[in-house]
Amino acid sequence: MLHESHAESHAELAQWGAASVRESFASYQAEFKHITRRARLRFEARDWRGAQADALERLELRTRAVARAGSELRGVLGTAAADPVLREQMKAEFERELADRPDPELAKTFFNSVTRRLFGTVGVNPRAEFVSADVETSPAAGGPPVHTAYPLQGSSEAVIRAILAEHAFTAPFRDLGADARLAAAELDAHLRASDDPRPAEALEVLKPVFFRGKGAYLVGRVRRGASFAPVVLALLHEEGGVFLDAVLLGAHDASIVFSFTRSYFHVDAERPSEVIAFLRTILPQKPLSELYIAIGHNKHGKTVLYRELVAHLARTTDRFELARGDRGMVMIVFTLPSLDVVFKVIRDRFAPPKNVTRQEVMQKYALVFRHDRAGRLVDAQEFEHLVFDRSRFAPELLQELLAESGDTARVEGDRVFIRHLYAERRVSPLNLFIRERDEWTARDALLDYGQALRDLAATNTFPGDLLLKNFGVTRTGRVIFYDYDELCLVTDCNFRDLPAPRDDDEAWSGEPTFYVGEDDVFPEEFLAFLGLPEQLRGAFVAAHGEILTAAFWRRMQARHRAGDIVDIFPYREAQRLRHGRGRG
Ligand SMILES: Nc1ncnc2c1ncn2[C@@H]1O[C@H](COP(=O)(O)OP(=O)(O)OP(=O)(O)O)[C@@H](O)[C@H]1O
Repeated sequence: MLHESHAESHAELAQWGAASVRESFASYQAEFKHITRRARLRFEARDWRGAQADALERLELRTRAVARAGSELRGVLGTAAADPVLREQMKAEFERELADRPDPELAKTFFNSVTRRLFGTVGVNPRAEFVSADVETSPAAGGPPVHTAYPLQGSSEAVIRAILAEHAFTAPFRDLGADARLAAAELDAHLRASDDPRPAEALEVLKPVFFRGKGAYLVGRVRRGASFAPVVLALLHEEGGVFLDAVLLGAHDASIVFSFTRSYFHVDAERPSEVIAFLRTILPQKPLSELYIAIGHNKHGKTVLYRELVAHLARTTDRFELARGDRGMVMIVFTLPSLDVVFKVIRDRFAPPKNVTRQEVMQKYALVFRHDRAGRLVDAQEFEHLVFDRSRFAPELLQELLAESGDTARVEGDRVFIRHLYAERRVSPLNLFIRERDEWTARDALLDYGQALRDLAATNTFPGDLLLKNFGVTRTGRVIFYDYDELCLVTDCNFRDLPAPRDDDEAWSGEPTFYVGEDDVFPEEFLAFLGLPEQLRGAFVAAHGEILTAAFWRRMQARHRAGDIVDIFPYREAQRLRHGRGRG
């Protein structure tokens, strides 16, 4: 009897607990949407500072919401939180009431975040939290479609004009007719050049607009039978009105728009899973995790990444091993050869000259998370309490993990527990890339490395350590940065000219005879220190010589201090419809 009433009270507690998390999630989602919706107003008002503040506010929302939800749930459950049966009941209760939500997959991830923290879950407990089998892969049906189809019968110009008009803003278009004409010319040329003999039947465009920084993007596809190709219309708003800046066609260009090195879009979507399903048709090579992350559901994206990893491990047999390239002094970096993700575990101790602490390293990763990544900084997902099979680790990697990161990694029986790691996309380390590729490919990469430094400077980021080993080359051939422990704001550095040698100086001994402060940076020394291959040095200096002067960096500081917001767009100058005519 006693036993039964215990079960009953548990059932009731489970209901209350589930209801508490459900309400917390609903209010989190409402806030998320509220901020997301403001992106349109910011674009219309050209309020870029406001847009930046919104992006930050939205990024910070989650941690607070999960903490609040956790303390409320703790209040509801009290000491019963320790009971595993209650946890299982609560999961079932939570799931039961999800049917009427347009975003059940996000709700389940939220539930996991809150309960994992509260229960201190290590590894995964499928009875008390949602796992991949609980998550539907196709969006819930019902409601009007998330995109509009425009048949490509008459002229493409009329179609593009209709698309732009239908997505109009409260701010006027500067010259909608000219935009449509220029865009149609690009589209028609692209369609004519296609190998596909079937006629293009329609342009299908997502109803929600994708906002990021100073840009607004209409995301669509050309439909030919059952096959799709991406079409992205990039809009800007400058003085004089809104205009179409570029039409991005094909998988390569669209992929750069959705890159894992960009900040997250603000997309007002009722059912995120429908937007994701659409994106998958035009970016089939992008993992589902990255797509969720790209539209700002980064915690759900991270959960999906974990599931992708588990599924991948289940169908492969290769082992985790040290990543190619120079060893990090701060991180142990490992990868699975068959999966293009790297995992970074912080070492227990850093050899000199590194004088940062573990906490400072983590703060740098947190800074990158909040900062504009400008298409040049890899997005990293932070994981806690992972468990893997010991047999999947190469012995030398496991040995190094235990010897050098024993505070984070431990072995129990046939399992490896990792308390904390960052996961990020694997790219080709630039030092290896330049050494291994032909001279022209290497030269292009080196020039893009210079451009990466400029893009980072324009967005107030100084990488700290400019060595090529800290940069990588993506699938689309772009150079990006991944080593954050010395990264800082341009405005926090002191860029100095090298003092002219004094007459009484002894012959240069390698040590400066003038005072060097902790934040001092001498750009004139970069070249000597970078060790660029001899045959490429001239090309680099010709294209990017100004980066090697303190004056360049001080100019950047002045712009940032004046409040200039620079947006690095995900396409080249030559791709702009009116390129060569300057912006605005
Ligand atoms: N995203 C990535 N893709 C491929 N390889 C990577 C990636 N991130 C890191 N690596 C490899 O791991 C090495 C160490 O990584 P990272 O530079 O992040 O560590 P670190 O300990 O901070 O390095 P440092 O000692 O320069 O501060 C890199 O030089 C590179 O070879």
